[in-house]
Amino acid sequence: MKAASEEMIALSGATATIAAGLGILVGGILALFGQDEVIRLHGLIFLAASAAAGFYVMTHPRVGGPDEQAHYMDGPIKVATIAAVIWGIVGFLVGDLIAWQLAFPDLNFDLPWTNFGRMRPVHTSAVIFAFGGNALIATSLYVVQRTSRARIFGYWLPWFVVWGYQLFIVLAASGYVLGVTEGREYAEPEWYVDIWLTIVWVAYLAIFLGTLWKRRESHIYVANWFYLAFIVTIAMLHIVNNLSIPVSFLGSKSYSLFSGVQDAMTQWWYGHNAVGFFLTAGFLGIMYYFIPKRVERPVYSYRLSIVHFWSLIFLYIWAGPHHLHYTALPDWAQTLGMTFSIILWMPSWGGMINGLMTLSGAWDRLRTDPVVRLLVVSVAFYGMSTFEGPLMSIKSVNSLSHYTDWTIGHVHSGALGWVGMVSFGAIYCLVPWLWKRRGLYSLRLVEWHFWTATIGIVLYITSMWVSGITQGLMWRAYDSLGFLKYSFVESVAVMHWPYIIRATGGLLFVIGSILMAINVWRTIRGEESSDIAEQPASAAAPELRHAIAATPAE
Ligand code: HEM
Ligand code: HEM
Ligand SMILES: [Cu+2]
Repeated sequence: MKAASEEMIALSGATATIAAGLGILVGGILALFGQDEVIRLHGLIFLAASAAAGFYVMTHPRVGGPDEQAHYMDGPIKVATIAAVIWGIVGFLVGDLIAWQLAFPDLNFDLPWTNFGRMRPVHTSAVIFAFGGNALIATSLYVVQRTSRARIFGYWLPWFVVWGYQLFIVLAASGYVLGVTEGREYAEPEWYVDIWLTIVWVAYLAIFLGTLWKRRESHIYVANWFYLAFIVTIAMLHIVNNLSIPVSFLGSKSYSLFSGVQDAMTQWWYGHNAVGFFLTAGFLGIMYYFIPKRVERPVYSYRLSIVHFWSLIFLYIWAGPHHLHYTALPDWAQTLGMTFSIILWMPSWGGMINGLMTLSGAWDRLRTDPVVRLLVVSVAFYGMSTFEGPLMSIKSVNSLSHYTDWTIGHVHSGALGWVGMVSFGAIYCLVPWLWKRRGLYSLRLVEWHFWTATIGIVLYITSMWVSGITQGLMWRAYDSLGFLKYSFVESVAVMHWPYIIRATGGLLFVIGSILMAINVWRTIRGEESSDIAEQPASAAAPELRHAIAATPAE
């Protein structure tokens, strides 16, 4: 048994070294022979990262040895958790920058690198993929180990997933700043960065499935189903949406395989399901583990969680056309998208009820534990945005809301309220567990984070409702002779104050996230304030407790 494991470690080290060598080769070729500056720079970054990885692997041959095998593998999870906190602040800051830019265009600084057009994808990728993605990688790898009672599959592979993903983020963001983009929303990176993400993602799928395969718990806890749906579907969406032909194998530019309305449909099949499976299914995995764990209650209804899962994944995949109402897309497809979106309201609210009702018998926690409050408010925002979404998918409503800030408000009630808050809650739970601390450095800081973030979100969403509906109404106002009543620029002028309010709300949200970073940092360093937040007993030793998975409510 021991010998076999030694062999596996040696094999894994050899494979990792060869992979790093290949990385150095590919990076070197791009750096030397690349046809444009950006791909040469990216080649250089790739080379440096591969060399660093190779060096580390060769100087640490004992990583993953038998003594480590007896424990869960938390190193890569720690890296992803810290990455989520850091990238979160970057992404929120850039979001707030572009928010101020919309109110004060001078803030574009008249430079190509800092203008709105380049900063916007930096924001969306940083918050969705860098902040959200790292939160999902960290929590999924934590949850799958604990609920399977198995160490993560692989020796170096989990490290590759986490660091390879950070490399993807650096390549993507630096590309946007330097003007390299495919122009596909939420999938802007060019072809070679897409290929890199595909490799990392397949490795992620492998370690997740491998861990489930090794599990010593016959039951697969529902959170893992949501994580698995997220990983598998994102792989499928990413590959199909990014099918493209590079102009040259040594240049950054490529063209999509699709064109016209097929291209639009592919993009929004991707974009919509990125919302459904990245921003929803994955974070539902967080909800189904961290809420029960934190309040020490079983999931309200295990049966409901199964219905929630299957209906959600079946319905989401069809709803993409609600992004293409009144376009060249055939009418029947638009109506199909609308219909599925409306039906989607039901499972979404089923899931919300399941999350909220898990607090039955523990409602007092809302008063005493701000981490629980973050988690519960996130579920409330999940309910709100999944009510608003079906409403906006109705064609007549969409004819008012589309192109306006109402959409932006909807996006951020989901993004700040649901994705942001549930991730904050999970990070506050994870940090003391991972670093084996008695509790969070300060509960009062969490309280402050909760209120700054909540007030920030409310300012953001309400200002966008006002400006969005105003825009929509101004654009469709006619005078008695049938002429448009307002010119476009008049509607822009009206947006000024809502934009200032939105950016102020964003600033509060940023401040909250900085408070979180301070709290996390001090917790990791082992500092304890007078109001240290002690973890519930079961959370302090989460290893072998399966009360949640093993005791469905019914
Ligand atoms: C401090 C917090 C944030 C601020 C101030 C902010 C601000 C902005 C602004 C100004 C835009 C551009 C709107 C436009 O083009 O009119 C935007 C777009 C977007 N943001 Fe944020 N954002 C924040 C946080 C987040 C978070 C946490 C997420 C996701 C988890 C997110 C996801 C998005 C998405 C998906 C878009 C594109 C929306 C669309 O195209 O319809 N944002 N954000
Ligand atoms: C039942 C659930 C939902 C439905 C039916 C739904 C429906 C919609 C509709 C109709 C639009 C406007 C399309 C347009 O006019 O262009 C939209 C936009 C959007 N929604 Fe949702 N939504 C739902 C939940 C969510 C959640 C929970 C989030 C975030 C976590 C979210 C994120 C977005 C984003 C990012 C966009 C903007 C896409 C873009 O134009 O760039 N949605 N959604
Ligand atoms: Cu959608």
